Amino acid sequence: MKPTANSPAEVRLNNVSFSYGEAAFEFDVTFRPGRVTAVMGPSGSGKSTLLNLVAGFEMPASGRVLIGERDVTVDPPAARPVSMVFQENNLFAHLTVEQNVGLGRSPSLRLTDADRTAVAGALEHTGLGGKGRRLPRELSGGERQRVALARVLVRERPVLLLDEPFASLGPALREDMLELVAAMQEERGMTVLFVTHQPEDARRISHDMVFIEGGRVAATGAIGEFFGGGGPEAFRRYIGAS
Ligand SMILES: Nc1ncnc2c1ncn2[C@@H]1O[C@H](COP(=O)(O)OP(=O)(O)OP(=O)(O)O)[C@@H](O)[C@H]1O
Repeated sequence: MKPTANSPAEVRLNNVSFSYGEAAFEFDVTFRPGRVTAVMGPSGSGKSTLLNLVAGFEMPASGRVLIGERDVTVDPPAARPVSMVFQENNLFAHLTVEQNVGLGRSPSLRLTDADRTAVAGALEHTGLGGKGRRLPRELSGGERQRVALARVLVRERPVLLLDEPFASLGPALREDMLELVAAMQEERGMTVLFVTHQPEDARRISHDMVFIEGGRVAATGAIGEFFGGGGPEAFRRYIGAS
């Protein structure tokens, strides 16, 4: 599979402030290019909000969002060099697997021969060969997430946002999916922001950690520092280690 045309891109939230009514967020953080960063923190701390600000589903009240050299602060989601996979509802129920993946190339599904070849390749790559004509309801939960990852492959964007994508899968399946993400990331050099509540998942594929608490980044560092017993107190409390 050919590498993405995009080189690894840094993701930066520069003094970003945002609020949902009473809930206020202040993010000033850099995600290193071509690395997987686990984004962890208590429920309601702002992890999904951070991803939504990067994806463009929410706009900062002040501050800037930068991806690579580009200031994307006011760009709509479709114009950002980003793919996103959620816990569920990543697929259109009335479209086949092939069409769902094809949307990564063309929102109107006007696909060239090259696009169709890319879709077929991505389906093979994600273990979905032969299932292209099925509808999402004819797949298992794990297969549906594979379809979402196949779409990421054909989109070829340098940044991948994962918001608890495997939370509803069993441990063995989760392990398979993590392996797939790690392989994709290595192959494409994507910058991955990985929201998870599972310490072992974070540890399995992440290089760095951004720990969020109360709408702010409470700590950052290499993943080993967090799990080596020397992590910040708030993080140890969160994972129940102290
Ligand atoms: N669309 C919204 N409208 C109003 N408030 C919201 C909205 N989305 C999130 N919030 C609030 O913002 C805060 C942060 O939510 P967010 O989803 O970012 O947390 P999270 O860290 O991802 O949590 P979890 O681990 O439970 O998914 C919460 O208090 C939440 O209730």
